[in-house]
Amino acid sequence: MTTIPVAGGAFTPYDVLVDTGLVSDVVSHVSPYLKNKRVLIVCDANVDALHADGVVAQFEAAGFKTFKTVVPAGEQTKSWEGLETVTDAFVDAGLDRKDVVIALGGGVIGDLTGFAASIYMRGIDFIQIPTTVLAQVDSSVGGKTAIDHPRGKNLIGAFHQPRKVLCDLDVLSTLPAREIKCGYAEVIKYGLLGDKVFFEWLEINDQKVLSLDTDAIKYAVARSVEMKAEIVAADEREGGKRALLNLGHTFGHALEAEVGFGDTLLHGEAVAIGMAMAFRYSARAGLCSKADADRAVAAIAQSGLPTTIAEIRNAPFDADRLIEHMGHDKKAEGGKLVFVLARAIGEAFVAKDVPAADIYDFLLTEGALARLDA
Ligand SMILES: NC(=O)c1ccc[n+]([C@@H]2O[C@H](COP(=O)([O-])OP(=O)(O)OC[C@H]3O[C@@H](n4cnc5c(N)ncnc54)[C@H](O)[C@@H]3O)[C@@H](O)[C@H]2O)c1
Ligand SMILES: O=C(O)C(=O)C[C@@H](O)[C@H](O)[C@H](O)COP(=O)(O)O
Ligand SMILES: [Zn+2]
Repeated sequence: MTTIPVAGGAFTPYDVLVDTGLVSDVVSHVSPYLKNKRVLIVCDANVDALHADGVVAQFEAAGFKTFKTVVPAGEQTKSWEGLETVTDAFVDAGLDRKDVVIALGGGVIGDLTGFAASIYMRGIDFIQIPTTVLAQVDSSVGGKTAIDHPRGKNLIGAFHQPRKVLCDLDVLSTLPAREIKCGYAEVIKYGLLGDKVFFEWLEINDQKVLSLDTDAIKYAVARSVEMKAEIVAADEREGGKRALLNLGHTFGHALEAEVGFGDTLLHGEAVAIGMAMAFRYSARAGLCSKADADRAVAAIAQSGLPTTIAEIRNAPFDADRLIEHMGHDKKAEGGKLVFVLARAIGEAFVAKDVPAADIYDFLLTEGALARLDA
């Protein structure tokens, strides 16, 4: 088993376990945190059908009073309505401040359950059991929890760290290929933002990772979590270097908001396009070589992920509207857009001085349209 501590920050340290067989032995991994002998599990309908019964049965067999709350699958559940469903379930179950809830699912469930836990009785503990590649490599670690607002991604949320994270590689076997690719987008992000050696390993081993080869997926998850843990420990609240984890997200979140948060464009796909755009913009601005930008884009495309807005159903997009969405990005300061750009593969940096007019021109070169509604 690989154990990655998330420690050193101004929060209670916790471990991320990466291995097979964690979910089939869930009680022994989490029972030290469940002092009330009671547990509430939140999952979505897909995970309920595939993995929840086994988890519930183990807790019941161990004498835990077990509650399960099932919400609809998909990004639209990261909403006020989804939050109401989950917090209502906490109230109905009579949870108190010593209770601990479990998020069993992808990033939608982790973000939603974590946010509900952060506000219920002003904060109760939660444990992450991420069931997608994306959630294992990224969303289950680091304590960003949120729901979306129609005008911007993750606009309503809180920092609330989990008490433990179980990344069980077995549960990934039921994931659709499209979702594995989405997770891969956040994996390659780590190489692109800060580890060229990892990026080069991914260039060679991407098909192994995507086919969930045991050694390859284990290494990819562990290396990703290790990088995220180090960044989060140094900068939990995104005062500085944590923003690097947002590579591709200023563009990506704007595209997600514009298509209305749903199946048309999944988060990982938006990030893939956003990272390609960040590298193309960096090359255009003379910040990084065209060779590095081309190589980054090629590596993303090689995994089957989109790299251009033209690949999104419902394209084209209105450049002004995309810039308006970017104005709601949490990195924006004093009305100025902030981007994560690159000097090279593995050398991302936060750029606070990017003129909106340049971004507008760049968006036109990317296929966005000038004032569709004029
Ligand atoms: N908090 C963070 O730091 C952070 C980081 C990255 C992404 N996110 C957020 O995470 C969300 C995306 O997460 P996601 O890609 O996991 O999406 P998701 O939670 O919607 O899961 C993707 C799909 O896979 C299904 N699924 C989950 N586990 C499965 C399994 N084992 N087998 C079969 N199907 C399964 C789900 O039902 C869903 O249909 C976005 O809202 C994004 O903003 C948050
Ligand atoms: O953990 C972080 O920090 C990240 O930025 C990880 C991102 O992959 C993730 O999508 C995150 O939710 C984006 O955060 P936001 O603050 O831009 O909403
Ligand atoms: Zn992301």
